[in-house]
Amino acid sequence: MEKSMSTLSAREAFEKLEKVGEGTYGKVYRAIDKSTGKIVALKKTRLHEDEEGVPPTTLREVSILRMLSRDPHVVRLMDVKQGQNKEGKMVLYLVFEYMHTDLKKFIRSFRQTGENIPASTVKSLMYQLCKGVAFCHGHGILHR
Ligand SMILES: Nc1ncnc2c1ncn2[C@@H]1O[C@H](COP(=O)(O)OP(=O)(O)OP(=O)(O)O)[C@@H](O)[C@H]1O
Repeated sequence: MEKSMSTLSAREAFEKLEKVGEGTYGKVYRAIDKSTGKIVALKKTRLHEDEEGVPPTTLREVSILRMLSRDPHVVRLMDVKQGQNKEGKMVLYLVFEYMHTDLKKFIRSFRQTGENIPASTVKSLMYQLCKGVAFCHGHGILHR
């Protein structure tokens, strides 16, 4: 990530294509980065209404994500953008590399067809998973 907060707003920089999911912190969208034409995942993070500016917990999370993004087995946080919701309240967009699938969807696709996941694929996925988790643990971060 070149800058922690870029000058363009999320609306200027990205075109949202569709909602792809929702987590604890907010909605996730598939979007196009207008400057590069690349597909990214935009994670909209709600900020508490009573907070002025970005809360320290959010800043800490962004800084942890930036650090973890150095590992190739962790989804990369590319940028952070500021935006406004319909009520004019500030929201943060975390810009991640877009992942076409995840482990849950991948396992489910095999369950639906009744096929077994090949042992070599399980081995490779477990290796990548352990490497990512080991990187987090090596930096004092525990994934809950
Ligand atoms: N980088 C990404 N690329 C593509 N889809 C993503 C990406 N990140 C998240 N998603 C989609 O959005 C959904 C919600 O993701 P998110 O990380 O916000 O929540 P979560 O995985 O439930 O974790 P948490 O509980 O920590 O919020 C995921 O299940 C996935 O479908």
